[in-house]
Amino acid sequence: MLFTPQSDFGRPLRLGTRGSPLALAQARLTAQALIAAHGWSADAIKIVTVQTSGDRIQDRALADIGGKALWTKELDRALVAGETDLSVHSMKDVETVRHDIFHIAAMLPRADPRDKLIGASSFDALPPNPIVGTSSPRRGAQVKRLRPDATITLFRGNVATRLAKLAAGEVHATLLAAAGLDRLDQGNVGTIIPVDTMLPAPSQGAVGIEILAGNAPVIEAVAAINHRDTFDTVMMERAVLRGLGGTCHSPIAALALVDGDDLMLRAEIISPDGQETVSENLRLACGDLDAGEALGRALLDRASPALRALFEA
Ligand SMILES: NCc1[nH]cc(CCC(=O)O)c1CC(=O)O
Repeated sequence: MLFTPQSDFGRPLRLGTRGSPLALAQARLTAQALIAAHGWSADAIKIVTVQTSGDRIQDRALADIGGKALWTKELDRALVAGETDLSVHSMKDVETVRHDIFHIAAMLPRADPRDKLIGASSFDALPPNPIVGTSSPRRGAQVKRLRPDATITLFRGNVATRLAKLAAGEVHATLLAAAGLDRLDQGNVGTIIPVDTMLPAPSQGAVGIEILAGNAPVIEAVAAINHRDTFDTVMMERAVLRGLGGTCHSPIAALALVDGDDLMLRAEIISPDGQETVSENLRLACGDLDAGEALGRALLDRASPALRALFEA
């Protein structure tokens, strides 16, 4: 062969991504994986950056301005308009119920799903009445459970912005996903929080690739890089979310781990003041998403009316 095929499509595949440094790092990982799996040349994939409303609006909590769709809407539009062939997302930011024209074709190997505490070596080491910056209802509730004296303050922006706000002394501490820090080569920042202390968000640390459901050739090409265990565990965590009918207002944590042929699934919902936690632990068969949804519903059944109300639209 005198040439390397550029891609199997006679043209570069256009990969849509948000433009944040983390999103771009994840897009590059995806492009590299596809190129390696298929022996394509380096220019077989063209990265197309799309600004999302989530990137544009920085002064309000995501939950208050339209939820997770704000991370995907513009990328979805580009896919539908045929301007891109695939979208790369942090699975944590992808709505639980997607329109069926979109197909999650693959996930990359999951990074560390845990959260990190930045600004203090532990929750105990924080000063009295600490101010903790986060706009995640889950993290806020979990912090209040550990430190009822804490004040939670709205904290948005990309990883670098948040670290800058912390450095400027706006808060005593903040929380970030270890995955994002690792993928930005900032794995030295912060202290890992064990999952027993802070169960992560469903899908945290996972990168997924979405394609139009009708686009079989691209779906097939992308399926080649799917990481099976990540796909199975993240789909199970998303099933819990479906069962709960949660939104980004809802403090929900869930983590599934592969255990032989089964999954070990853990999930909890927490009241915003941290005073009420309802949790479940379950071993279940890998593809049994109905059992995952049932676990979500079981959590709600055991919750107080006030906590349950956070899950009603
Ligand atoms: N909501 C923002 C977001 N979406 C995905 C990540 C991190 C990477 C991941 O969890 O996959 C982050 C930042 C954070 O929570 O620290």
